[in-house]
Amino acid sequence: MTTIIPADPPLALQLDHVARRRAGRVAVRDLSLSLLRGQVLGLLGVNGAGKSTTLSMIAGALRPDTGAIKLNGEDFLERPELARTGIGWLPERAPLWPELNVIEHLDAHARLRGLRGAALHAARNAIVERLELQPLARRLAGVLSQGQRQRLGLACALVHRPTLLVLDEPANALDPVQMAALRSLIREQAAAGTAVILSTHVLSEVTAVCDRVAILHEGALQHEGMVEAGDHAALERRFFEIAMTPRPAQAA
Ligand SMILES: Nc1ncnc2c1ncn2[C@@H]1O[C@H](COP(=O)(O)OP(=O)(O)OP(=O)(O)O)[C@@H](O)[C@H]1O
Repeated sequence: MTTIIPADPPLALQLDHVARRRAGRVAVRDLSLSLLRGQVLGLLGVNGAGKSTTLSMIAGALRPDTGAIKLNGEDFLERPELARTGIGWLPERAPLWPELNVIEHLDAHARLRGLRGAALHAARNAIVERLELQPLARRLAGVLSQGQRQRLGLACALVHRPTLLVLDEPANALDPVQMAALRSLIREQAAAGTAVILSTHVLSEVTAVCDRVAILHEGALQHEGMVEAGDHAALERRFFEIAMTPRPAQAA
């Protein structure tokens, strides 16, 4: 009898020795990381640790100086359209056009990611319903509250059903009710096979929604591992150990 061993979920994201300088200084150095479909990875680090730079590179918005990034096994630095169709990105401040309304934003994002006609309308209506944006549908982005802008940014990142969702401090500006809704949305995306990477300053956010955690410090990966349920104290200890340890100056 042949025993069928279930395969691991496929690799969604792979970073190999990625580095990037900004304004003449090293922002991210020699970073290697991988993420499976359906996993949620939390990226921690103090201000300036390199989280946003890393996420911008993963989202295809910033090119690494060296190293490779693969999405679903394909090098997207050579094929930028893969990032456009396969990745959803919510930057730290959702980039919105103040003079476009909520529906116009979603339609523009869906078109940019290759959706057209009935498929576009179905995808847009589904995300409007999921994120309860109906009451805001015709509201201009310029008059939305911070939390509403964040929710629209999230909808724009999800409208095309990406295989990788990249969220830069997504809990900023959300009230506790919206934060709980965001957690369940992230878990729901992961259960459907989407890989999610999110940066945060809130350690409890990591223990609440992430399977894995990576801690960056001064641009370098200092810790990477699974998140143990209820192990908030251990993560906090590890975070402070890293954050409070001065690193020897490295070649800039
Ligand atoms: N647009 C930019 N131009 C020049 N340098 C930048 C730019 N953005 C970031 N940097 C520098 O790159 C380094 C990493 O910054 P990054 O924003 O990636 O860190 P971060 O961990 O996301 O910080 P925060 O938690 O404050 O958002 C810092 O030294 C920062 O000053």
